[in-house]
Amino acid sequence: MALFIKHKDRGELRVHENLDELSTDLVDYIAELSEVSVKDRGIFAIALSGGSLISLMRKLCEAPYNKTVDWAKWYIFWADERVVAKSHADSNYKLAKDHILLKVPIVPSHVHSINDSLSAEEAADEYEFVIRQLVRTRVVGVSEISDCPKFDLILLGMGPDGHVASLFPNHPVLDEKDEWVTFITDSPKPPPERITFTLPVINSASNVIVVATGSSKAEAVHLAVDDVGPDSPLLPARMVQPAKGKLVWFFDKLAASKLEGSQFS
Ligand SMILES: O=C(O)[C@H](O)[C@@H](O)[C@H](O)[C@H](O)COP(=O)(O)O
Repeated sequence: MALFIKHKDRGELRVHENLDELSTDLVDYIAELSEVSVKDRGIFAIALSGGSLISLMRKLCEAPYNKTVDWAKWYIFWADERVVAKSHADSNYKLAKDHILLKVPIVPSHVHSINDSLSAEEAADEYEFVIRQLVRTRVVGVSEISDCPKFDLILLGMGPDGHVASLFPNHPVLDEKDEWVTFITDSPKPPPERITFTLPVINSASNVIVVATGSSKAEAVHLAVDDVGPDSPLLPARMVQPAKGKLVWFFDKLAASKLEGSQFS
C-alpha cells in the first residue's frame, strides 16, 4: 500500500509499492491538478521532462482520463529538451508525442516545443521568447514573487546523480538567476546539447512533481530529501524548492529505500 508523508520542509512524499501503483497515483494527481487549474484559470500549462516519467504517464491516454480530462485547455511545454531533430529518438518532444500527445485530443497549436533547427543557445533564447509572449497573454501565469512564469505544473524526473531537467550537479547553470531558459553543451548524460528551465522558473511553479524510481536513485533521493547537513553534496534535486507552490515526490519502494527511517527498505 502507498505511504503518503508530509515532510516538514521537502513537500509531500508518496512512496509506492511498485511502478503500476505509482503510475496510477501519478496520473490521478495530474488529472486533479488539471481540473483545479482549468477551474481557476481556464488553462492548464504543464511542462514535461524526458526519461521514464513519460511512460509512467501513459495511463492518461486510457479511460477515464482520455474522456474526463479537459485536453483542449492543456498547453504543453518542456522543462528540458535535447537539442536534436524532433524526429530523433533522443528528442523529449518525440517521446511525449509518441506516447501521449498523439493519443489524446490536445490542440496542436498548444504544444510548444523548441525550434530544432537552431543551435542550443539560439533555441534556448527563442524558447524563452515564446514563453514571454504566453506570459503576456496569461496562457502561462506570472509569479507574484519573482518576474518568472508560473507554470501550473512542472514535471521532473531525477537521475541517479540527482539531476533534474538538464540541471546537473556542480554545473554553473545552477546559479543562473536571470534567464528563464538556458542551454548547456556539456551534459554528462548524452546527448550533450540541451536547453533547460532554470531553477528560478522551476521554483516559481504552482506545482512541481519529481518522480524517481529504482534502486539507482536511492542515494540521490536520500540526499535530496533528508536532513543531510551542509557537508553533503548539494544535489540539483534538493534545490527544487517551490517558493509558494506545492512539491510532491513520487517514489517506488526501491528509490525510497535509503530515506531516513528506512521504513521503506
Ligand atoms: O532529458 C532528460 O534526460 C530528462 O529530462 C532527464 O532529466 C530525466 O528526467 C532523468 O534523467 C530521469 O530519467 P529516468 O527517469 O529515465 O531515469
